[in-house]
Amino acid sequence: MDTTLRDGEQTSGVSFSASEKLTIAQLLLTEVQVDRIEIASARVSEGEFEAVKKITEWANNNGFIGRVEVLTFVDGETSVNWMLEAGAKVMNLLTKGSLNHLTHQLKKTPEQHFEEVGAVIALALKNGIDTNVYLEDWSNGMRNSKEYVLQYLDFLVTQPVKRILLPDTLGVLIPEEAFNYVKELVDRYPGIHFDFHAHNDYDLGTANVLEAVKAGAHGLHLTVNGMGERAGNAPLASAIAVLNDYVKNVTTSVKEQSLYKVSKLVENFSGFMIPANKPVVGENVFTQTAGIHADGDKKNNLYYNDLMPERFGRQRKYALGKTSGKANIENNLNELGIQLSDADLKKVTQRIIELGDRKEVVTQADLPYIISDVLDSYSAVEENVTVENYVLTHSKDLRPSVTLRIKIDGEVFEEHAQGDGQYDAFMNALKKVYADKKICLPQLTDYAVRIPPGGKSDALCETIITWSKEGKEFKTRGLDSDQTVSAIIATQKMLNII
Ligand SMILES: CC(=O)SCCNC(=O)CCNC(=O)[C@H](O)C(C)(C)COP(=O)(O)OP(=O)(O)OC[C@H]1O[C@@H](n2cnc3c(N)ncnc32)[C@H](O)[C@@H]1OP(=O)(O)O
Repeated sequence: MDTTLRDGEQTSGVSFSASEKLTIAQLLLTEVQVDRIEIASARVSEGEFEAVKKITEWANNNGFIGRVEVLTFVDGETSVNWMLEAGAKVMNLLTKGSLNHLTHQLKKTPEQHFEEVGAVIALALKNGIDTNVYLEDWSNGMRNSKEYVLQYLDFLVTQPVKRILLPDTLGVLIPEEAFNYVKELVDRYPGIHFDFHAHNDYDLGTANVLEAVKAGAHGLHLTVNGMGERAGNAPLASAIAVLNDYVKNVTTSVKEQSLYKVSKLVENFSGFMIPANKPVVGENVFTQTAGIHADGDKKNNLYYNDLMPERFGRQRKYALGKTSGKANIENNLNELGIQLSDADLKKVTQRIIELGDRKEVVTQADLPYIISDVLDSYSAVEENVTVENYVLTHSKDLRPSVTLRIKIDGEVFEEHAQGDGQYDAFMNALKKVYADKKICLPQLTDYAVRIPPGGKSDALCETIITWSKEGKEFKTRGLDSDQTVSAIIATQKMLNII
């Protein structure tokens, strides 16, 4: 059962509109094919009522109504009436699963509580509503008031209840306990359907879900992207993957291929961003970064595990950066349909490592730029002119200025100049140096700046400058993360060509 629209929406700061809830509900039931969805708590608000109505209307017309659930309260007729008006047919009745909560929150005795719960279940049944029962704080109940929990369950199994829902409300269980507590109840009440509901406070949600299933739980409560109150719930995608891979004789209806799609949809609607390292659905989880891993993928799939990206409609990627080796880069070049000689591949690899060392993110879209920069005909030119140091200033209401130190044929020159922009100031300082040497610099006729497409790269900016001297035109190219620096690199190349 997916509870993204009820417990998931209890993520602090998240609120879905009625239309968003409907879209997510439709995707979950028709494409992801979860068995059931819990879409709201009763009584919460007018907006929530509208959302439930929208979903129940759609579900009614499309045969899903028995799979749409709403959390309700032990409140006499109130929740049941709310359900009836909203057109919902299955209620998940929130009751007390620990003596502590019963005594201190509802301030009732077990006998009073059982009687009130029984009355709500009977009323629901009379109105054509099925009931599942939550035992709130059940995990602490098993630890601290087991006698009460068992007494309550002895009562519930006599009631017209479809499923009993066992929440680890505060996310306190460790896997061994999750297994033992679920097993104890499954053994004691054969034929009764138990759902297990994990929270992630110790980051053990998925581990607890796995143990609960091994212990015989019949259903699970999960949320897309692990959304939920505090540290969230057990994430749908991770739970499904691990169940499919590690629990024999248990099947789920969920389609792995659609998990990424629903994750992205929920991320968009909720504004709750998926961490890049979130298993199965995070941006980076199918990216090999280390060169050794990329190499091993080519050699008998040495780094294979069962979590292949294609299962989830995703693709293996090879990151580019300082830990890239030839294999990472080759994989990216293959995807772009580019072939390089071994020597050129080495030069390109070296350049990517240098960029990575400066903590710059290099993307696949950067590769063609890096290749043309590293391999253009300039690489054969002997460099006799090097821009050694410079200070560029940029300030409000003052002209940009540059102090420049440049080495020409082993001799060092220093100049200062102002300009209309930083690059203009740089060129003015340069012209002063060359004027002293009675050398006329080529004229700049065009200045073009490009960044790799996609907008994901923070590594590169390419400046291509067209120069004209004695009627002849030529271009030089500079590549750097900083635009002015890339123009200075292109200019230094010009100085070595003339
Ligand atoms: C496991 C979970 O995550 S449970 C999540 C349950 N869902 C929600 O809480 C949804 C959001 N909640 C709300 O919108 C509101 O709290 C409402 C509409 C449910 C109730 O609002 P209010 O009437 O203003 O009450 P308030 O929120 O202050 O307090 C909760 C009341 O519910 C009572 N209560 C607690 N559990 C239950 C229960 N299972 N059944 C009935 N009443 C309950 C409390 O004792 C308290 O009653 P009191 O004021 O008489 O002491």
